[in-house]
Amino acid sequence: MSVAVVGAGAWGTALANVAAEACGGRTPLIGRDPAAMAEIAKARVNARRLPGVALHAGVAPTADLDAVGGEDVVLLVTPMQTLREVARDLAPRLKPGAIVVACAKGVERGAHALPPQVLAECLPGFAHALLSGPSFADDVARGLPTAVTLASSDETLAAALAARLATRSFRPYHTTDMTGVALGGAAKNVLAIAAGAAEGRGLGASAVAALIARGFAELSRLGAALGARPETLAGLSGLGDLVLTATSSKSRNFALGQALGRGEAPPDKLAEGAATAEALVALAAAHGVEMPISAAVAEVVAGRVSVAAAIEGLLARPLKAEA
Ligand SMILES: NC(=O)C1=CN([C@@H]2O[C@H](COP(=O)(O)OP(=O)(O)OC[C@H]3O[C@@H](n4cnc5c(N)ncnc54)[C@H](O)[C@@H]3O)[C@@H](O)[C@H]2O)C=CC1
Ligand SMILES: O=C(CO)COP(=O)(O)O
Repeated sequence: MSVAVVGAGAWGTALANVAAEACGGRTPLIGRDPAAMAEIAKARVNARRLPGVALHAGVAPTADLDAVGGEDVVLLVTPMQTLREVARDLAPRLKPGAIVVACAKGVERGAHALPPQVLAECLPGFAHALLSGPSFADDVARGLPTAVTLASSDETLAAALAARLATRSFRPYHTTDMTGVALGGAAKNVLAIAAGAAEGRGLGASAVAALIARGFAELSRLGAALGARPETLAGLSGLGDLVLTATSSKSRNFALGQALGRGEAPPDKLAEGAATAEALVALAAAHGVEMPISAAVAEVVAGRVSVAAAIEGLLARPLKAEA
């Protein structure tokens, strides 16, 4: 199974290293900017996105999207809001029978679509999978132990992909629950912004724990409405990634929340939860599900409500049974 990676950010670069190690062959790492990709090819390091980590000898940086043409598996690792455009660009270039694995975490603005829906709409006729779970690019690239979830509606394919991409330190579990995996990855980024804001505002570790637990409750309600399995949501790509992202300032989403909580300027880094919050709440509303923490994040990120007012609003909600 040969692998190409589209998207030469932190996660794409880390996954290209994993694929090159796991599969042993040449792994094209495809970015948009020819000058940046030439620089990465020359330096054998992605100094801007994943500094300090040498590229595996099998990784071949390029800006030529046609490089996907000969590969069996293509990992799509660009931000969620670009997934549709990138998938469309890929469609005529993929080889027949290619397997496309979405690695972005989020809900698409406008369509309120999760990654499996975008793949289904843009790449019919190809096999689809998702890769998600608690995994900082930097940890994976440094060979620290990591476990993720690989989802495909075709269980044989999910198991085969998981086995093919595994290394001694990168451990993919497999499932057929694509909706659960996609939802967990999308929602945890939004909830991590809330946790970061509480931390940044000095509300204490108890408040962060409450946000994680109540955030998981609202994620589970939406999961039930969408037909996700509870065990997926309680697994690596749901609770596992929520715990990682909502407790570490290494997370860009948590760091954005911290900055908002402290009243500082947001860091100039991708924080998928900021783009996803409103779309997630709209997706939930379309299924009759209320997500108060995510809705508060959407309001704060859009600048419509202050962090203080959002917290006050959450604390003023009526007391109710825990569910
Ligand atoms: N960094 C991490 O630790 C992890 C990230 N992810 C997910 O992976 C996705 C990508 O994240 P990162 O690589 O960390 O972000 P990043 O900000 O490091 O890199 C994003 C890359 O996408 C490229 N890009 C942007 N728009 C594009 C377009 N239209 N076409 C092609 N390329 C485009 C950018 O040039 C950049 O190289 C996100 O959805 C993120 O949630 C998932 C797990 C871990
Ligand atoms: O998804 C991630 C870890 O699993 C990375 O989180 P951030 O995008 O918040 O840095």
